[in-house]
Amino acid sequence: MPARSRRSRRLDVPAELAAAREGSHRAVARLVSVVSDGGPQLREVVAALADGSGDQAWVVGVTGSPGVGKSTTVAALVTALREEGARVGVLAVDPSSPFSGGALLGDRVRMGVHALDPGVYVRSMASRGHLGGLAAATPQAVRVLEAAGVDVVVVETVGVGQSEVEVAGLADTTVVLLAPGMGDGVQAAKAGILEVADVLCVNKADRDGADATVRELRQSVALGADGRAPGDWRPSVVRSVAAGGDVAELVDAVRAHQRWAREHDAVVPRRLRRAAAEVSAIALARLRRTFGQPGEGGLLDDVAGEVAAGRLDAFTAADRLVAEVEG
Ligand SMILES: Nc1nc2c(ncn2[C@@H]2O[C@H](COP(=O)(O)OP(=O)(O)OP(=O)(O)O)[C@@H](O)[C@H]2O)c(=O)[nH]1
Repeated sequence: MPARSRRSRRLDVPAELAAAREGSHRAVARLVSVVSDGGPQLREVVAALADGSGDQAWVVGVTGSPGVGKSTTVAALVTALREEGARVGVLAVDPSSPFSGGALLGDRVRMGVHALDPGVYVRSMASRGHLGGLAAATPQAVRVLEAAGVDVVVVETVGVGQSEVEVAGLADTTVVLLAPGMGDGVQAAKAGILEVADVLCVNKADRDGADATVRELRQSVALGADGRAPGDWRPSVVRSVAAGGDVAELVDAVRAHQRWAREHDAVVPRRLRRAAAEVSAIALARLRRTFGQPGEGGLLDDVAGEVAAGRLDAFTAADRLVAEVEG
């Protein structure tokens, strides 16, 4: 009963945003919940966040296979960034939700040493109800954190499936974590992570095989397996022992990439790409809703039935769908 009334409570959005700007963790939490879970006030919140101040925080995406040490690394990274005086936000993003616990992941991170630090905001997101999915919900949550004056947002995604790689790849600096013997260079290339990584970090470098993994990754990068053009940033390969708090090479690599991106006018194109992904995710989701998903008995099913029966060609069927939207 209390949970229910809490869910249905309408937010006073301008007041919440003002409180977030004052640094209220609870206001940040409530606004991130709206952009993550969707709901009737999503549009109002997103509109209020478009206040003309533009993107300000540096977004660091961290991804890697389960067990590679993401949570430990993110916690150590936050400690290092706090020592530099930065205000830090952490978004723990779980694309597999609603089936597994995005909240659990966030709670686990939240329990760390940063739980009581007013300069650290940690939220978990599942994008359960957001029309545009994670590609839209993540930049919107970043904007909430920016309103609270955060300088760096670390976006931690679970796993290295396609959607996680996509979300991580929308960051200003994308860090892919590997561990010795778990994700070698060939696997990394196969999973498409060499293409999105700005920094490849071999965590658990206290374990056997770390040197071999680093060597192999450096070879893959040198051989151009990452598909980048000359003049592009070459991913740096570093090591960390997150469990021992040693992420110095990783922090240096993130800062080096940030400097490079600023000096080479690489920031704006990336942010445009992020905004384009956000807008197109929302627009495409809306189109899909108009057509209906396969099996929902909507317009898509109608024309698909005609195509399957050989009475209509697929291009004409697509024309009908588009005409429906435009009309
Ligand atoms: N030896 C060693 N173990 C580490 C290191 N970093 C993390 N671990 C351990 O690896 C395990 C997994 O760490 P997590 O940080 O939970 O990894 P994760 O990638 O967030 O894991 P999932 O939540 O399963 O995706 C834990 O037992 C950590 O203590 C390290 O640098 N060296």
